[in-house]
Amino acid sequence: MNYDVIFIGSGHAAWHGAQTLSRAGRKIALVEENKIAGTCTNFGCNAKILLDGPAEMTHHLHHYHGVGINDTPDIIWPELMAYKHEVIDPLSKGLEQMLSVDGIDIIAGHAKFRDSNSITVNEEIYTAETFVIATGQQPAVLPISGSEFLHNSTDFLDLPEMPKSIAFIGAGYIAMEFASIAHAAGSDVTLIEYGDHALKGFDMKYAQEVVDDMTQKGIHFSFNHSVSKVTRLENEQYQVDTVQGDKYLVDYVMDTTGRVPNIEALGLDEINVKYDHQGVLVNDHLQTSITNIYASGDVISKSIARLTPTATFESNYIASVLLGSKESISYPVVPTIAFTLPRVAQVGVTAAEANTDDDLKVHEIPYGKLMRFQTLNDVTAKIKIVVNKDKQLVGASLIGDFAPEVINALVPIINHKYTSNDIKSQIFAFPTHSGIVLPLIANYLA
Ligand SMILES: Cc1cc2nc3c(=O)[nH]c(=O)nc-3n(C[C@H](O)[C@H](O)[C@H](O)COP(=O)(O)OP(=O)(O)OC[C@H]3O[C@@H](n4cnc5c(N)ncnc54)[C@H](O)[C@@H]3O)c2cc1C
Ligand SMILES: NC(=O)c1ccc[n+]([C@@H]2O[C@H](COP(=O)([O-])OP(=O)(O)OC[C@H]3O[C@@H](n4cnc5c(N)ncnc54)[C@H](O)[C@@H]3O)[C@@H](O)[C@H]2O)c1
Repeated sequence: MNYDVIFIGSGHAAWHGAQTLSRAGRKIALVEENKIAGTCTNFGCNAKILLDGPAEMTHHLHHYHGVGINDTPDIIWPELMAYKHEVIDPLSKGLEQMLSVDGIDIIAGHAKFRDSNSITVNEEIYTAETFVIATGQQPAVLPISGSEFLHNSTDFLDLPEMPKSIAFIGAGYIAMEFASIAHAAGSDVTLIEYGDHALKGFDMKYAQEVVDDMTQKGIHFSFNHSVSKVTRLENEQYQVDTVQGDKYLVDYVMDTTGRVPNIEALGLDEINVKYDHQGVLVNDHLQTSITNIYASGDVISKSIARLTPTATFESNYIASVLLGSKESISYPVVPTIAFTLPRVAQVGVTAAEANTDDDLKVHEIPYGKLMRFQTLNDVTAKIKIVVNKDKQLVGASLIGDFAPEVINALVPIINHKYTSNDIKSQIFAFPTHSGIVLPLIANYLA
């Protein structure tokens, strides 16, 4: 065998576990057909949050319009994009160097299974005792006339100029986050969603408040509409038609209708690795139908959120199994955030789920309004908590500019079943959002 373990892919689902295994003396390789470090680093979270920075700042400034600040500065997109390249572009090389210091081999190219112990990459054969499929997802493409004119998240994160007008098809994570950025950077933005609300999976009332806030800023929404075709006009604009008969004229069209697993052209059928349309099927040890082949990260068919921290968790879990652990995978609660303006966040049981269970109670704390002097005038800031019959925190939904920081403070309270006294016996920094919220939550716990 060439290797003990070969990871196919080099994103978070691969490199964390690869590093642990290599440091434990195993002979490891990663195969990557695109940029080392995968989606989050190169074409996802990192680039997105960098480009969001000035948009977030202008959103904060809005809270002070008429109370000390009158104007909002313009975002100079080409300058911001140059800064993005300066910060994000070297990250891939940096990880490559870190992995090579750890003794991990990087094989550039597309991997395809030959049999359960070997793959081909650029016609070379590599063998290993164990494989980890960590190939992630790619943007879905709407099968409509004019699909060749549609752009995806990777294109947006590389835009040299901000288009004057953009239509986003969908109103999920990517559409809502990118629409917030594009609008702040001066684009006239429309979202066309075939469902009746945005941000599925988040608290519906809070998602609606984000839509209301975005609408008030001048972003247009069209719910219950599905796009039927996109046509390029002579003036180089695009016409977006919906089945319902509406027409939109824009300079740029984004397909933000979801992502699909990278399972094609991997040779899975030939070696009998089972999968469905959501990804590779695994057992509670993340083993596929072929026992020496594991799967990790976004490519798994799973109900748990497809996020960077879950990919990292799965990668670390597989490393622990390959180093001898017999434990099944057991996920802690997974917090998730939509980096819209304002932000929304969710962890554990939702208020909607709680409303159908007599043993669960929902309490809402509008802390932004109550503590306006401490919350940087963010009056949207609110939290709904879900408490079980033993008065333990089991879930929370948040809206507000600092929701991403507050939600992380709730994770150990849920996972470790903190009591009221566990919280009240601690001293938190003041004035801060989490410093306000945690003692208020303690009032509802046992
Ligand atoms: C625009 C955007 C914003 C996001 N924002 C967030 C966020 O804020 N927070 C968050 O937690 N998550 C976010 N995500 C999700 C996050 O990026 C993913 O959950 C995470 O990257 C999954 O990691 P992974 O290693 O499973 O897959 P990936 O990072 O996609 O890595 C898979 C790698 O496998 C390679 N590959 C595929 N097939 C082959 C093959 N046959 N041979 C060789 N190589 C192959 C691919 O080129 C890719 O580099 C975002 C995603 C997008 C698209
Ligand atoms: N902040 C984060 O953590 C973050 C950010 C971006 C992406 N992600 C990850 O990437 C994944 C993909 O994000 P996404 O926004 O592409 O998908 P999504 O599933 O969140 O949203 C897709 C939206 O498009 C709509 N849609 C689908 N087909 C349509 C059609 N034909 N016409 C109109 N609307 C249509 C859906 O109803 C849905 O609202 C997420 O599920 C998440 O795992 C995470």
